[in-house]
Amino acid sequence: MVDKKLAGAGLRGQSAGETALCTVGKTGAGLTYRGYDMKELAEKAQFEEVSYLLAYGKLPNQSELDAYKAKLKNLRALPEPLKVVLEQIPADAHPMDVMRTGVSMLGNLETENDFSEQTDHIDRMMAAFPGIINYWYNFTHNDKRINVETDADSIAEQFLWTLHDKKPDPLHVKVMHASLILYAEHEFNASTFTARVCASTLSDIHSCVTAAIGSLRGPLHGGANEAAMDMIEQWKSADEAEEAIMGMLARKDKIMGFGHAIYRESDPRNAIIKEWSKKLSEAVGDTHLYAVSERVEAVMWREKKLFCNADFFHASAYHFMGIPTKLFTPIFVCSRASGWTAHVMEQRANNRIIRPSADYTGPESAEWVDIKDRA
Ligand SMILES: CC(=O)SCCNC(=O)CCNC(=O)[C@H](O)C(C)(C)COP(=O)(O)OP(=O)(O)OC[C@H]1O[C@@H](n2cnc3c(N)ncnc32)[C@H](O)[C@@H]1OP(=O)(O)O
Ligand SMILES: O=C([O-])CC(=O)C(=O)O
Repeated sequence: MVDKKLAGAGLRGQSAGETALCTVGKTGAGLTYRGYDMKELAEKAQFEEVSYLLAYGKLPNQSELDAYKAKLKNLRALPEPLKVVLEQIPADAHPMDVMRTGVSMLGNLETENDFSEQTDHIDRMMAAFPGIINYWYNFTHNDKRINVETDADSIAEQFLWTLHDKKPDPLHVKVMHASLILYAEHEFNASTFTARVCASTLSDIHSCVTAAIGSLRGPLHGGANEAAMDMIEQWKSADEAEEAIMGMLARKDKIMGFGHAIYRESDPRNAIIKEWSKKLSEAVGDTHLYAVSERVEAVMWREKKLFCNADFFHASAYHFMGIPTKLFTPIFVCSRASGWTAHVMEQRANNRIIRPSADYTGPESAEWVDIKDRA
């Protein structure tokens, strides 16, 4: 096996373009969306204020917010052919594949024919995503064709309502708003960069989002929240968790939900979702999962100076809200689609096809050998 080169690999540390949407780990600023501190947004805003900010460039005033939410509410219905497709997808499919197919099918039915239509298609996707995943989930897991045209006031409430097919607990809705805000935007992360590369070929908005979903699915990116849950739910106490983590570190296993490509000492989103996880743990009378998570956090810092990223405490928080583990990463899609699509618009507004160069490492030249003479 070739020794893995870390320095410079993965385009780390290289600027790949400009953005006015987000700063990640900027000295003195931290994580900001269009200049607004993510912490303040997560504490004070509804997710729709943030998705509006990303899409339309400013925080909405009250009447703009009301109109935006009313528009999204009217865009929740799923076209019949999309429901037919969702019903064909097997119950054991990965929900991220369902999301990918869902948005791709939507693009066939409601094609973006001109970039002047982009914000309408973006609003439509933001409105439809919770219904897409939860229509499929309820059809295949609970034998139910749910009504996705609910009275939910927000995307946060719509996700929980369509999942459980009833009006959700207001505390859970509040946590979902914060969670969707935390996940909304993160500069040139892998899935956003994928969306921008696709956009740079002047492709359509559904293709950009479909491509981004494929990138987010991987366990090194969005898929880490599910992987973290699969890991922590095995342990019944903090001591058991510590022993297991020590073993995993000795075997050089990767611990999901830890580390980051840009942050070096902490991920500012962690403290916020951790606090919500604690509150939810108390609300549901959790006996060990929060304690297990806290111990894993402490051991990882003590042993490796690795910190929780946004995904780690999302695992327990979502679990406490009764969300099945396999739906964790699709929630990330419901949120990050706001960031992806804002980047697509930004790319389109000042486009040049993204096409970097590569350092060639293959043979200098190779001589043709007839097929009958090849080893
Ligand atoms: C919302 C998000 O997408 S946040 C990221 C979610 N992903 C995860 O939680 C997956 C686990 N974490 C990781 O795999 C990595 O930390 C990444 C992918 C997030 C960042 O990767 P890099 O930029 O290469 O990280 P970095 O340079 O800090 O680390 C290099 C080395 O540190 C060690 N390391 C980093 N993270 C971890 C971890 N979670 N567990 C164990 N070792 C780790 C490894 O030795 C790694 O080298 P390797 O990839 O060859 O095994
Ligand atoms: O920025 C990254 O590389 C990954 C991440 O945290 C995100 O996309 O939210």
